[in-house]
Amino acid sequence: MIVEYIRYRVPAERCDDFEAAYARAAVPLATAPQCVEYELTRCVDEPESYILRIVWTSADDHLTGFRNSDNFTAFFAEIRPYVEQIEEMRHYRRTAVVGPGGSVPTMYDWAGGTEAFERLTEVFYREVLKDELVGPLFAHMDPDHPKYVAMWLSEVFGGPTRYTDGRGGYHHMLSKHLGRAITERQRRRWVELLLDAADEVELPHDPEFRAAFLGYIEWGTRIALANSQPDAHPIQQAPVPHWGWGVAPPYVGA
Ligand code: HEM
Repeated sequence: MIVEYIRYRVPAERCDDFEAAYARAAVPLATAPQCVEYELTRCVDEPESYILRIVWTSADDHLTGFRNSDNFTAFFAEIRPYVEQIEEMRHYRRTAVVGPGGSVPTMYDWAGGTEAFERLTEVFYREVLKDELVGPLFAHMDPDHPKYVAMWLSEVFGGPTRYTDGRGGYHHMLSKHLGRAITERQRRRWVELLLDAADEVELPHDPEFRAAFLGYIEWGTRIALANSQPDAHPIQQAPVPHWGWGVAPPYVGA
């Protein structure tokens, strides 16, 4: 991905028209497959200064794919009158310095931290062991297995990186699923029992938390099933995934 910044200085009497033109130009941008996202911002201190930020899938996609497309023709027709107003138009590469701020709690904190995930996995595996469909898979599990899975889930949802630091990370988790030949019925039962446990230990039940939580569980169990098949060739090394709120962050009131 590459980030393009275009800085404009627009005379005060043309600012309204400029913003209206960009609202129209945004329509072809929004449908361009080369465009990841875009944002036009206006300077508070100098209202004649604007910065347009466009994230492109790559510089080449922008310069060849987009520039030769009908979307560009429609986009440029709207903004052509303002080309003279451009002060800078360049591509910037992202650095490693990127991340969310603290305005939205992690799902880990929202759930209640390590203690909440430990309660969840304790109740969950208690029921798993009694279950005729999935129980046999766990017949020889380590008594600390629930704690390890709580460590994993805590890390996934933005908590401490204890599974990576002290339990072998992704590779170790993967090694435990290899060759288990998990069936779809077993996966489904695993999900059901986990959701029952989430209710029993009273994990937050707001729609935003539960939707994002289930999103990860669906994703993770489907990957576990695929990786457990005898003919699977999963990636051996990867970071522990991080899961966030997605499109619906928590409702924290007005
Ligand atoms: C989101 C989905 C899943 C997550 C996050 C997950 C997580 C884990 C983790 C972290 C371990 C290793 C624990 C350790 O450090 O020792 C593990 C082991 C295991 N998992 Fe999963 N798992 C998932 C889905 C499943 C499913 C769907 C099944 C089967 C229905 C399954 C069966 C097992 C088994 C049998 C082990 C080995 C237990 C033992 O040590 O005997 N997992 N899982």
